[in-house]
Amino acid sequence: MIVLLRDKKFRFLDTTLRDGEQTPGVSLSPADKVEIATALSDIGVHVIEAGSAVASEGEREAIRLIAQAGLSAECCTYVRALPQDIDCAADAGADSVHLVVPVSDLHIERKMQKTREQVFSMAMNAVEYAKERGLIVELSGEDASRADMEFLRSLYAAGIEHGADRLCFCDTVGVLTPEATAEIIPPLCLAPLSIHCHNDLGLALANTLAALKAGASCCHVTVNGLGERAGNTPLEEVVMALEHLYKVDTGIETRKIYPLSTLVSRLTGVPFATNKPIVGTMAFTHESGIHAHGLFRDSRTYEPIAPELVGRTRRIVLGKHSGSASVKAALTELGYSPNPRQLEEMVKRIKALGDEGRRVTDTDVMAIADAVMLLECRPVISLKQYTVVSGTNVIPTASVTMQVNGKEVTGAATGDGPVDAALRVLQQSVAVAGDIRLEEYHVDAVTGGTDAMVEVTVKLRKDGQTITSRGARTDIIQASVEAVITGMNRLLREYHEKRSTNTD
Ligand SMILES: CC(=O)SCCNC(=O)CCNC(=O)[C@H](O)C(C)(C)COP(=O)(O)OP(=O)(O)OC[C@H]1O[C@@H](n2cnc3c(N)ncnc32)[C@H](O)[C@@H]1OP(=O)(O)O
Ligand SMILES: CC(=O)C(=O)O
Repeated sequence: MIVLLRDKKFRFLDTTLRDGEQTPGVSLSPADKVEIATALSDIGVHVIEAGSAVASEGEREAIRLIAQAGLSAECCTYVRALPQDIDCAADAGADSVHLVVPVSDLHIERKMQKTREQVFSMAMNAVEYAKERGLIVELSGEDASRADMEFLRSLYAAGIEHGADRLCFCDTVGVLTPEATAEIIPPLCLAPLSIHCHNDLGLALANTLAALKAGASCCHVTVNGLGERAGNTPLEEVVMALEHLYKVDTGIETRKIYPLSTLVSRLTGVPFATNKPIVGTMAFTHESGIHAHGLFRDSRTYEPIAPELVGRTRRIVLGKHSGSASVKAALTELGYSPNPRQLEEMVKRIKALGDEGRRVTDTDVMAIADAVMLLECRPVISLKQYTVVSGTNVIPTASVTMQVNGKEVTGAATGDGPVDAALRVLQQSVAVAGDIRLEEYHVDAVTGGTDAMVEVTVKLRKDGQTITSRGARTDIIQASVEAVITGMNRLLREYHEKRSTNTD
């Protein structure tokens, strides 16, 4: 397979803005769509399926704006085999249409309540009309994997005669297997052929790769695998599989994958599973001591690809599976230099926290380190209380009382939301001790559900020094406050030894 794929050039049609947006509950504004389309074009996808022009005025506006945005990617829209859909696409200024024709008898007879001949004729009329309207035509068989392959081949052949530029094979309900794909695809490559897979049985990536091997030259993908039901083939997975396993130069700027993925997650409101390949929070996070130890020596031991290749960084977290190598690395990052016996004791205490079912945060590690090393930390800041008010018809407001350098400071601030207000009041209140800037703020839901444990990561800067700090709680405001106060104390703290640090 490596030999067969290596020298090929594949095209990517990204349908995040069409099939991805068909994810129940997802609705993107025209401005959101333009932002995502720009990022998709920047990363190097060849075609952007920007929506279904017939669906709504907002869709047409989005397609108009994307078509006029001067992007290098082609702007495509989904159309049915109907003149009104084609008019909407052409009037919105799309370059091309993904012209979809149901081809299985199930879809033709039960859904369309038509005959094969009627659908065939609708398809040919639609191809001709789309060409008359100046559009590039990708003629697509819907539910192709359950169709009569002779009928599908004759429809494709006639479509090309009527002017279709490209073809597409849709595994609409995700029932292909890689073996079936290998047999079905070669006779259908009568023109450049795209493969459009769904992930109902978790085979979208495997089937897409099998189709590319069998002769398809383009794959339909979505960012984070968004799409109807279980979604479509994820862009990030097929790109990295082609690049890393099959040594294909996809032309996609892989370092932009993670920023694109988080942009799409933020604008669609669909989080991805923490263990999702490539972009999930845990994809480059390690806790097990044996893994962390191996990674410190050579990251290839436990990572198939370097996180930087997809725009990410590696994280080592501490817990009951940690060993001394990872605890020592975390302590060094936090500014501690324990001797071997102190380190051993700290590993024991960290494991004990893990055994209690706790997530070990920076605050926990610092408290353990201070206790074991007999250091008395004079935290510059200690929180006495905070209150946050938020709701409808209320400007989110936070107030705080804390000790800063031994003096009580009380403050209040408003913000764009409760977290923003809380972080603003902390920054204002600590100003007497130093100018600390919040450079980055990131939230991960560590578990699912409304009672999810959230982990907040912040990057803070003071006088050219930057540190990263984390807080983990079920309450997002508490996790944010914890992360910021821990980080501020690390930037401002003064330690002095209670007794000798050498307990040997
Ligand atoms: C597998 C896929 O992802 S297919 C794409 C799915 N995308 C969408 O549905 C886009 C959003 N959809 C919409 O906004 C609306 O459904 C519209 C505007 C397209 C159509 O709305 P309505 O005219 O009210 O029709 P409705 O949605 O109830 O039914 C769909 C109609 O399209 C027909 N149709 C479905 N697919 C096709 C096709 N490829 N070519 C021609 N007609 C089709 C159906 O037979 C049905 O028409 P009928 O009632 O005359 O049999
Ligand atoms: C057209 C399409 O999205 C499908 O058949 O899955």
